[in-house]
Amino acid sequence: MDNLSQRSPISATLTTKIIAALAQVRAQKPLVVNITNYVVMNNTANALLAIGASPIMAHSRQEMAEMMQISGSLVINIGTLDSEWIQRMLFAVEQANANNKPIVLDPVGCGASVLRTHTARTLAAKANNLIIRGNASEIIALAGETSQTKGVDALDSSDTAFVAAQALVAQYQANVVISGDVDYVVTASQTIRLRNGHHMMPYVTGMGCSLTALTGAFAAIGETSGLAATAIYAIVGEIAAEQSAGPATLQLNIIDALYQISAEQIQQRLNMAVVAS
Ligand SMILES: Nc1ncnc2c1ncn2[C@@H]1O[C@H](COP(=O)(O)OP(=O)(O)O)[C@@H](O)[C@H]1O
Ligand SMILES: Cc1ncsc1CCOP(=O)(O)O
Ligand SMILES: [Mg+2]
Repeated sequence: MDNLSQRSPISATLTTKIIAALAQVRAQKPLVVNITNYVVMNNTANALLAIGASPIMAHSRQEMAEMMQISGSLVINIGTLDSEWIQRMLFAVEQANANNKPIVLDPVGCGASVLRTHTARTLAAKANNLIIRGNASEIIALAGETSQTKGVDALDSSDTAFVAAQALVAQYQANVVISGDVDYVVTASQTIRLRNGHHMMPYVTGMGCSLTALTGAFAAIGETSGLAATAIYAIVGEIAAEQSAGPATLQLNIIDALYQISAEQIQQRLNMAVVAS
């Protein structure tokens, strides 16, 4: 366990970077363009606002070229995809590439249907500057291994998705976040394990989608590893859950905790280890 008193020099440096990234998001308020699913639009917009970013949910081809000129990043979430939305997502990725904007992909339900798996892979292959954030079952399925998904929720543990995440890093030159009981941030140079969060979080829909959107906020200020968003969101979930009687209050308390999260809370709660470099 990596607590405050025993933090290694490398963990201390990463902690400082996470805190600095949060300050930068709050100062810069980057615009994050989201093509996301019908279930979570309101919640993810509120999560982005609470951390200090500026969200817009936009999906029309007619405005996407303009959006990608002014945005800091593009978030693509395939949660309620259909043939029309897929074309819009592909076009948005083209526009993000043309403007050198980072793209965060949430392969919601990857593995649950051929449509989801194929679409997620097509989008990943097209994106130049890519971060993939998914739960363990989605990451395993995206990499072409056999996952145990039954829909949007994971049935695999984060540890079992680790090799798949490394394969995705190599295949798409992407950074990959596996979320779950334990979170992993996997890049070409480093793998970081985070043991924060709360077991009540999977009882609220859209928890992963909010993490993906926040990853977009941090990518917009240049933190493209996925680490700052993953660490901060899990700590926020932990703090919020301690004040919540159940999933309904947790959903609301997470927005408040995102707004209030401080450098001191990050220092005190971050449970992080570099497991490979
Ligand atoms: N069992 C758990 N214990 C602690 N935190 C969890 C647990 N499951 C999920 N989380 C947290 O919930 C957030 C969303 O992750 P996850 O549930 O894996 O995404 P998704 O909603 O896409 O399936 C992450 O911050 C993760 O750390
Ligand atoms: C329930 C559901 N169905 C399609 S998208 C969606 C939301 C999934 O959100 P998350 O992956 O963050 O739990
Ligand atoms: Mg999800």
